[in-house]
Amino acid sequence: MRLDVVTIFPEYLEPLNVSLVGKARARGQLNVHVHDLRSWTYDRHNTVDDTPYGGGPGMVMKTEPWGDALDSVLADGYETGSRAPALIVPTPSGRPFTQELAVHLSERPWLIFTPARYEGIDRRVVDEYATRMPVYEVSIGDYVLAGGEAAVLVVTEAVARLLPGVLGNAESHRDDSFAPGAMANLLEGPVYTKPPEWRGRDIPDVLLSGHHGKIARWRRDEALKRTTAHRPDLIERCDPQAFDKKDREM
Ligand SMILES: COC(=O)COc1cccc(COC(=O)c2cn[nH]c2)c1
Repeated sequence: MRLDVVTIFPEYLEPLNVSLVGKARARGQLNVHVHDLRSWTYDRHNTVDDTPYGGGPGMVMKTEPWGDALDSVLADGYETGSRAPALIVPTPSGRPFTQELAVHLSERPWLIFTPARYEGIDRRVVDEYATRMPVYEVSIGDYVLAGGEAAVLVVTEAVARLLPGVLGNAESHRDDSFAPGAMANLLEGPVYTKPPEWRGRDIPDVLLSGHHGKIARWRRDEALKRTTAHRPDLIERCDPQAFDKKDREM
């Protein structure tokens, strides 16, 4: 997968050089290019924003630098064999970024991120590139950040960990919260590891029983409890029968 990020704060994307994404890049599973939007400005102040038409507070990011930057990124990608780009625009007004969308994006060969600052990017930029590729305007939550770069880190990590061979134990994202299957749409319950006793706190007996069916059912019950408490909105979406089918597979 190729990832391009165009930003006025390239240093904000340094974390893409470490940990899971960093390792995926080192292994060649991910090809990441971070570009400074100001490389496509030609005035003395490297201007990327201007006052909003119609008045109002704040500034809007100008069309020309984005247009020149995206044309350059696309040309470079196509020249080096990348195909089927998609534009990912982090914005509070986007559709919610979910595990389902992360799975969908992880199957695409090329993602181009355009994190905005100020009040956002002139709408004509999205309108222009939407004629050439899918555009995903995504929100990572109902709050407003100073810029989309943190959202790029979130989306990139959620997508990269789904790429084949990136996570050590391929199983481990099978039981992810929201992963398809019996635990779909459920929040993960509690997890435990050694030592068996810590400050007078023991491990739930069922987890030491070695009875996989009972353990799976206990985990499902704990997930249901946690989801009911923290995300009742998800409950009606989970399939109460799914577990029994899975249970029979055990
Ligand atoms: C065309 O798209 C745009 O102009 C984007 O506009 C904005 C405006 C303000 C802030 C941001 C950064 O994203 C978030 O704050 C965000 C994403 N998820 N949750 C909060 C982006």
